Amino acid sequence: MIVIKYGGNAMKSLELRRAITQEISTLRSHLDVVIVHGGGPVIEQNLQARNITSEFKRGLRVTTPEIMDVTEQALTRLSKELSQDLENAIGLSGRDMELLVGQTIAEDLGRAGRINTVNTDLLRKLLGAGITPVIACVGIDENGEALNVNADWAAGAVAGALNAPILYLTDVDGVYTNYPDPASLAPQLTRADIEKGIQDGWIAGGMIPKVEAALHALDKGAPSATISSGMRADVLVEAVFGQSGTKIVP
Ligand SMILES: Nc1ncnc2c1ncn2[C@@H]1O[C@H](COP(=O)(O)OP(=O)(O)O)[C@@H](O)[C@H]1O
Ligand SMILES: CC(=O)N[C@@H](CCC(=O)OP(=O)(O)O)C(=O)O
Repeated sequence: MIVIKYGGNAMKSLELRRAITQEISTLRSHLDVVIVHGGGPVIEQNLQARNITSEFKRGLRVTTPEIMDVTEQALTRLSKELSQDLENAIGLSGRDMELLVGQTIAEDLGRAGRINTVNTDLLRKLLGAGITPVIACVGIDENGEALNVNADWAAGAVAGALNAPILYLTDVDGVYTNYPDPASLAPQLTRADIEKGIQDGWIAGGMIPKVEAALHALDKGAPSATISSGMRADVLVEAVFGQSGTKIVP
């Protein structure tokens, strides 16, 4: 089994999205796949269409109730579109059978949340029936209210709960020790390497929350986490089998 985090940057064009979903379909003949997706650019478009501006704090979108509504609509629609592209798949969110239950993070972040429990029984039943779960990164809290969960963290929580490896698809080939020199792509990094990278500054920007989410997935039970390119459909299968990207191990 593998959990694939599919993010907004790797679905900017419909052509790329279709190429990636095609590769994921091929992969399913080899192993079970669970997809957890974000969609930052799609959320942004939907907010702009309603003249709503939003800001990020500590890498997370400050999520007012109005922004939560728009985000949930945009992401649940996207999960249905992705499942439509994939076939034999079903688009879900945290609302379905308490799939992703968590809590808000801090008062100043509004409905931005994190996940505490994952309904793994539901995921295993679907996989057992040959259906690929496609999960939007929308959780619920104990009162059943929606939470906007960073997709890297949501995917990490799902992989941890399933004890499955996770593949993060992003807009770079992996983690570079001398970004952006392609020759410095690290095939493998340990937790200690990552901590050093953040401290020394060669892991920066959007890569920090991603590697932190990867380490969190390992803490929660994922055996490994790989960060690889979602901009080239041809490397997806290679990354799953450890032949491209950066593999993060405990
Ligand atoms: N050491 C590094 N190796 C690779 N990318 C890095 C590194 N440090 C910072 N980055 C940045 O992290 C970005 C990936 O994070 P982000 O843009 O948040 O991804 P996504 O939107 O796919 O979740 C890269 O595009 C790059 O600009
Ligand atoms: C709380 C928070 O920041 N949630 C994210 C959820 C989407 C996401 O993470 O999408 P990508 O993977 O495409 O970045 C947001 O609102 O943008």
